[in-house]
Amino acid sequence: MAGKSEAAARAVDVWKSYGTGEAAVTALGGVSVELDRGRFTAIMGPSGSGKSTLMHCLAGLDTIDSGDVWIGDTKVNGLRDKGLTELRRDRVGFIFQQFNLLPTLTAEENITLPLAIGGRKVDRAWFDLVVETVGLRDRLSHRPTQLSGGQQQRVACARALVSRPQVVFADEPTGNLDSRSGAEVLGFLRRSSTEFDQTIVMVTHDAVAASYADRVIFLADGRIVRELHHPTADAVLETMKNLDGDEELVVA
Ligand SMILES: Nc1ncnc2c1ncn2[C@@H]1O[C@H](COP(=O)(O)OP(=O)(O)OP(=O)(O)O)[C@@H](O)[C@H]1O
Repeated sequence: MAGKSEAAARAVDVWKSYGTGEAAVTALGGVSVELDRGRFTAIMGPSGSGKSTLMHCLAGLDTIDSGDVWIGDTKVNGLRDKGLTELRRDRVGFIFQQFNLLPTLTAEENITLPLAIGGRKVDRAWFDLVVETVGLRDRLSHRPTQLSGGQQQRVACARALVSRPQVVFADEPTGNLDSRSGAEVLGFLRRSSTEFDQTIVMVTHDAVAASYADRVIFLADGRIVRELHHPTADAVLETMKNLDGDEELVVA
């Protein structure tokens, strides 16, 4: 499928440091990567290797020191505040480890919130398909406290997808879930890539979670050092063992 090879997001020789002088830390040391449209990519690597920094820079949540970051044909590092706000609101979706739902809103209101903020209409057919896919049809009027962790994360997945963003960024989406709920969320992310052509980028420490992805990128010391395509959990574990660092892997 031709469209599958186009980049939904791209980093070109991205450098990013925190702090100055002796205390400076190079979080990203010349990272270049293309994230293909419609693909599910996992980012792995030891603690402190730059995974979250890379995701935040790609999503326009953090600035870069040099290089370029693109979402589709928009150069993210060329945007001013207003453009960045619109990009984050309309063109990327986020799924966080802590769900980040608004407690006073129902599941349905949480899901449609990004559209409401952007003044966009809800595409009912798409909303229904997303809700059906995540299995939340009978939970739409519940508030987050009335939902299990797995259900809350499924609300967050639906919220990320409802605006049909160019990229969904997921930061440890299963980090707070038991393995069964985690598998449901991962299965849903997998389906949204395969069936809806949704581009997904997920940071994870979990080799099993990474094995749901089409591709796994491994970072060490702020650089991409390996990658795997169509990975098995065992292959991911084996690769992690041979990277620098002393990360402890979680196998769900
Ligand atoms: N706001 C910040 N201020 C200073 N240093 C930072 C900041 N954010 C990240 N760093 C440093 O940048 C490096 C990369 O951090 P990053 O959070 O991207 O790694 P990570 O691979 O996501 O780690 P983890 O798996 O532990 O979440 C680390 O050395 C970290 O200490």
